[in-house]
Amino acid sequence: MEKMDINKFRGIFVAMYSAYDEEGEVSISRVKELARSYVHTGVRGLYICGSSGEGILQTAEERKKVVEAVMDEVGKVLTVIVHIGANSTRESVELAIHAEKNGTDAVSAVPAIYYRLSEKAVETHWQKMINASSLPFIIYNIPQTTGFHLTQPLFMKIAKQDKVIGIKMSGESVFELQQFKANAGKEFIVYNGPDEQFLGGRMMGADGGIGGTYGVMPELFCKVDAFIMENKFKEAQELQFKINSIIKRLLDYPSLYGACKYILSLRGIDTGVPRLPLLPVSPTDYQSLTMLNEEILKVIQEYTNIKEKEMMG
Ligand SMILES: CC(=O)N[C@H](C=O)[C@@H](O)[C@H](O)[C@H](O)CO
Ligand SMILES: CC(=O)C(=O)O
Repeated sequence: MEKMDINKFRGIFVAMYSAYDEEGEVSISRVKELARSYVHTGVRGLYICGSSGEGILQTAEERKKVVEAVMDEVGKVLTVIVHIGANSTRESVELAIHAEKNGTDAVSAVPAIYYRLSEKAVETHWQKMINASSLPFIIYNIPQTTGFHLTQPLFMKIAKQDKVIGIKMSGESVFELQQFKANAGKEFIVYNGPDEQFLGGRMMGADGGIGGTYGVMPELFCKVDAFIMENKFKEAQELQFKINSIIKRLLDYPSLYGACKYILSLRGIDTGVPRLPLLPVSPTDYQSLTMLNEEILKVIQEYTNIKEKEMMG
């Protein structure tokens, strides 16, 4: 297989949240509504069933339902990357096959969780998923939650395959991020993971970003990205700092996703609360989140206006 055209994988990808009904069951209509809400925000695509999507808190059947709903709703207009990481290789393989059947653009996975795994075990785990379908594969490296430190040698061994087109680097070292880029070459996509340092990651070689806070402010990350491409680094920095003061506050709540999902509900997009053990926000948080939402919308408004003004002249 030749290296494929990877342009549809560049840019900004919303790590989409879960969407449940009032009973906590995956809601097809809410998944669809949430996916659709990102279509006109400027993002390139969605990363579904990942950390933000609570994939590992859901059964394989539920994850498949999410994939089917997203593909049905936005599969033709957005690039859809499906996280298939699970505890067992067998389940991940099953999800890879399902993702391919449903026409998704790529699959991606963290190393298996819970067990302390050797490099050889993680390599085997990923390789089985890579072999399971003809879809492109994106490594998901997030050492702070999985406890697995991906070394450059193992990375290179996996990344040299044509099917492996990228890595989502959620570790915080931009030096390591840059090493992934340097070791894999130009035609390999490196995604910045930590939203707080999106600009830093991009400056050190990331081609795009996948993030858990993009879901409440996708326009802002698209705008930082646009500033970078126009060499407007001062503007990019100013906006990243505004984003960071928002993220800092989001991280103060019982769970990041609970806070983000509540903010979406204030905008008329109901996705329920996160699944336990991820905590929902409590009623005492509603007021401050209402204010935070208004501030986010104000910043989005401010930067969308800039865009309009630029277009007019
Ligand atoms: C550790 C973690 O979950 N990282 C996410 C993705 O890689 C980020 O998108 C964070 O959710 C975000 O940067 C907020 O800290
Ligand atoms: C947070 C993130 O990027 C994910 O959902 O995997």
